[in-house]
Amino acid sequence: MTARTDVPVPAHDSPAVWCSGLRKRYGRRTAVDDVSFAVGRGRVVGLLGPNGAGKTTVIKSLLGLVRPDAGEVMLLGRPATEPVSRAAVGYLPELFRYQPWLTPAEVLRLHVRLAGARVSGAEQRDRLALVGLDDRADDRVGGFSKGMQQRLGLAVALVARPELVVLDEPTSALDPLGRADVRDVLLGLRESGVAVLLNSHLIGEVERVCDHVVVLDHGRVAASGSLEELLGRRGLRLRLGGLDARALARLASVGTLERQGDVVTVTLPTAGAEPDANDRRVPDLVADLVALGVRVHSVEPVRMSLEERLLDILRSATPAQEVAS
Ligand SMILES: Nc1ncnc2c1ncn2[C@@H]1O[C@H](COP(=O)(O)OP(=O)(O)OP(=O)(O)O)[C@@H](O)[C@H]1O
Repeated sequence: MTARTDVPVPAHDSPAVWCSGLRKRYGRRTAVDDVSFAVGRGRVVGLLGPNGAGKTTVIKSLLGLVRPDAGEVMLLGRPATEPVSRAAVGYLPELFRYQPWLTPAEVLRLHVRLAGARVSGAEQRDRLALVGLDDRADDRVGGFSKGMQQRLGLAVALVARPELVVLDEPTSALDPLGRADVRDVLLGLRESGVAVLLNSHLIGEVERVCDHVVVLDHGRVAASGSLEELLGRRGLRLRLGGLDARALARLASVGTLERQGDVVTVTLPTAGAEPDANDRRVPDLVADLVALGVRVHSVEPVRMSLEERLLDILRSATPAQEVAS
């Protein structure tokens, strides 16, 4: 998490999103409870969590579409309460509908005007091409499929050259090719320094593009951190020859063992928050095995998937835990 300081930070150096202590209740139901996180410039951050966890409410609170009961939000270095803070934010809502009588070209033109931005017609066409709609630029939106509407929504979010893009379920209606296109778009944004906050149930997609993940559960941050921090290196799979009791004991000294013939899987005791470079466990283990006369045919890391980790986090009964810095 990014700590707030009293030293003024130039707007372009400050995180794209910074929120602290966000809370929102609807009647007696607490939708968001003490949520804090940051999205750095040029970072892609995934917001994950089960249905009703509060993801959309957090996004709407960040963008001023929902008034939080408590908490502070800074967007691109300015308090989110100042409308100007949203001028450089592109947003794709979870549910949206464009005027069915407009064409995509007209929708983009309208949003460029609403954003008060100067974006040439050629650049607007480029945005349509980026989302694969250039050949439908002059058709009526009313005749578009769900996936085509979603592509248009993405083009709208990107058209005014945002510094921060907030995408709420951007690929729910897309085919696999469309999802791959969006992935490329997100990676391109990251490369050009644009920050992205992505809410998606497609965990594989989040795992491929996100640098950092925030997991919400019952309105609270259940875990957050980089993929390395959250997934770590869970274990090792080794193919070994000449195993004896001493070698097995050495293997067991680093974690719990599972053996199938000459393949041994070692589950390491922690999720491996430490970076690989500082972790001497594997080279030391291999050197010791060799010294014990074991023939080491292969050593490969076994990392849990984000999906497995998410299920672990959500099933564990422990209250909110923080993994992120
Ligand atoms: N306008 C509203 N009025 C009353 N309750 C609401 C409203 N919006 C959201 N909620 C409640 O707040 C909680 C969080 O909803 P939210 O839409 O933020 O969840 P989510 O994580 O985005 O869910 P999903 O993955 O299903 O989209 C839910 O219990 C929901 O019923």
